[in-house]
Amino acid sequence: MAGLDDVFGDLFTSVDAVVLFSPSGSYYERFMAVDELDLVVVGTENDVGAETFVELPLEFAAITDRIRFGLEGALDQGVIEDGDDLACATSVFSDEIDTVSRVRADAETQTGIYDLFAKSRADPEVVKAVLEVAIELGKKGQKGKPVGALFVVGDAGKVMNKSRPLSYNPFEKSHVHVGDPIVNVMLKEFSRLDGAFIISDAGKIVSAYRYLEPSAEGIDIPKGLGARHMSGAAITRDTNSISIVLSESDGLVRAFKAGELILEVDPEAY
Ligand SMILES: Nc1ncnc2c1ncn2[C@@H]1O[C@H](COP(=O)(O)OP(=O)(O)OP(=O)(O)O)[C@@H](O)[C@H]1O
Ligand SMILES: [Mn+2]
Repeated sequence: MAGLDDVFGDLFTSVDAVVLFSPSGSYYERFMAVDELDLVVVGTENDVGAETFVELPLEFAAITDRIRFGLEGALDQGVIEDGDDLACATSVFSDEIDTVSRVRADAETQTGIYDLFAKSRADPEVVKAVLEVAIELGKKGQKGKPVGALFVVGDAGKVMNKSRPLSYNPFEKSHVHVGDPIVNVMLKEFSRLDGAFIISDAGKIVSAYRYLEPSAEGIDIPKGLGARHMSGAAITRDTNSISIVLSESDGLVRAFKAGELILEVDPEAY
């Protein structure tokens, strides 16, 4: 009877590199013995001390997001090349690696998920912190009731010029940064309020209660989404900001950059 190698073999034969997603130390060790192998590790921490590592901002629940981020990051770092065939080893159903997918690196079909964090005006840590706050808000809501929120991150000066106050700005005299622990409590309170949060490149909350006034000409957003998403997408085309929008109506968190929807995550999956 043909061995499984003969059946599954073509999945792995002549791959240009192996990409391990959050491997355990023992799993990683196995690959040390394989000679002539290009190995890339992708994860939130490089706890195996891999030479070639792409840092994930968070362990994306959607495996496609994880693989896209890892390959776009590896292409950007030049550790793989456009057209490379890769064996991507991930954990889908358990904590251990249990799935291998053969994926071709294609520079043409960049989703922009890596660039959203690594190549936006705002620091990657700031983008990550805002995404985490939006996910947290999505999970917890406001005393259990679903809430919506709109965060505009980066290029704050220009964003402020393309928006107006809906009310006094509670952050006027404060120096609160989006990663500060106090933010988690405050934002829950503030998320009841209208308007957008404006966050600087370095993560300072410049303003709340802002009404964005970008031109929405030609902006395409998923059907069923309204003004919060339209303005959140449009502002990222009129300025060098990115936006992270938590929808009150469907509970999803979406990220926009250059007017395009780049990432969509379900807070329930985190
Ligand atoms: N231009 C804007 N600038 C800032 N905030 C806005 C803007 N337009 C709408 N919002 C905010 O979004 C809230 C929800 O508006 P709307 O329901 O039209 O948006 P949506 O895209 O459907 O969002 P959701 O999915 O959360 O319902 C408004 O109450 C307001 O706080
Ligand atoms: Mn709505």
